[in-house]
Amino acid sequence: MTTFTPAILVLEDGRTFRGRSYGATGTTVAEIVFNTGMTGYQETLTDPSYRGQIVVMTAPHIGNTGANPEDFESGRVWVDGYVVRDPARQRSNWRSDRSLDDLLAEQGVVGISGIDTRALTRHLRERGSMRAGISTEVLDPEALLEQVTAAPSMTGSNYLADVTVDEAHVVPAEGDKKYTVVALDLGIKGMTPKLMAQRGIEVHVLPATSTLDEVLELNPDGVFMSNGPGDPATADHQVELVQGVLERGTPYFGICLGNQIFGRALGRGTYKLKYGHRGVNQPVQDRTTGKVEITAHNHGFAVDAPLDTDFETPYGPARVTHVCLNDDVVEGIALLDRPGFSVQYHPEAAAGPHDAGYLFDRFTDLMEAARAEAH
Ligand SMILES: NC(=O)CC[C@H](N)C(=O)O
Repeated sequence: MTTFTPAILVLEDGRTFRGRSYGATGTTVAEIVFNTGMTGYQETLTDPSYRGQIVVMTAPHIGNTGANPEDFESGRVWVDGYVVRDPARQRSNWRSDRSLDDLLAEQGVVGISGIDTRALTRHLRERGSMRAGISTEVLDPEALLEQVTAAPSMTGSNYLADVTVDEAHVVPAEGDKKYTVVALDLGIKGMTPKLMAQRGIEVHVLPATSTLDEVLELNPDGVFMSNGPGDPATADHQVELVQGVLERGTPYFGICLGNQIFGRALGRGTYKLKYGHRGVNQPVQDRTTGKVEITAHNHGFAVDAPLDTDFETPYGPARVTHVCLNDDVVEGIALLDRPGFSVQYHPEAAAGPHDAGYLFDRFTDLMEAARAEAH
């Protein structure tokens, strides 16, 4: 007879769910958020932007294709906890070398299964993201709640030191090298430099604490800042770095945290969304073309900028270029007279639809134009 290890999930507001241990045993406390992707659980788990978060999967059946090293977006699983309804009892895929349960256990990720993820998600949608704990050892909800309320909140958190590379490295261009880009690793996903390399970009991935001098030393055609975990309001060093880049007129492209940092560099604030956007089917309109694209998201914060008018910045006028059609959240901004733009969502689409791949071409177009102007 199979026996199960009991586990509990306790939310900051006291709501408690009982289930079974999934992955590692132990206790974890972090912000709880939900992801609506029906596919791509491995890419989600290995996205460094999820550092500091317990992720609830709304898709009821998780783990069907097991785990394989090829679908990792970084070197490890980063989520601080994992909540699923009904884990696959059997894995089925020729690339799979482990079950998802084994992968999570190996990586020390505490999870819980057998949870009514629909009720849990509705609760989080109504009350907003909050702190939560999962435990297989503290099974008294009151005792776990004490640990949950003692934990730091997501607002004001900075995890960049945990996720960034220790040493710079280069991802070579595929085919002829056309451009050099410095990509600041704030928790970069593997697909991002790959999509740049496919466009003839040699990508120099640098640690998050790199200085403007270290960036400029490489004489880049463009500077990129990646997605990453934590509260963008704490990324002061990176904001100053972007300001230095913009002053010199070097083309800039940012994704997600890199968008929030760009917004701050332009003088705008950021704020926390009630429950964020996490999934692979969010409708975003590119206002420069009017086209609607279906996109991958993972963000809990957003840039505060006006939708209806251009706004002034120290680098000339700027505009909101992309908007989420579900809730009018700013999903992209661009300078009008200088080469700089960014998006809040994930055009690298790992996992997710490829509708937004054109943004990497917009980046090469900017670098091409800047080069033509210099000659
Ligand atoms: N994926 C990201 O870059 C997320 C940025 C930021 N941590 C947020 O939650 O909004």
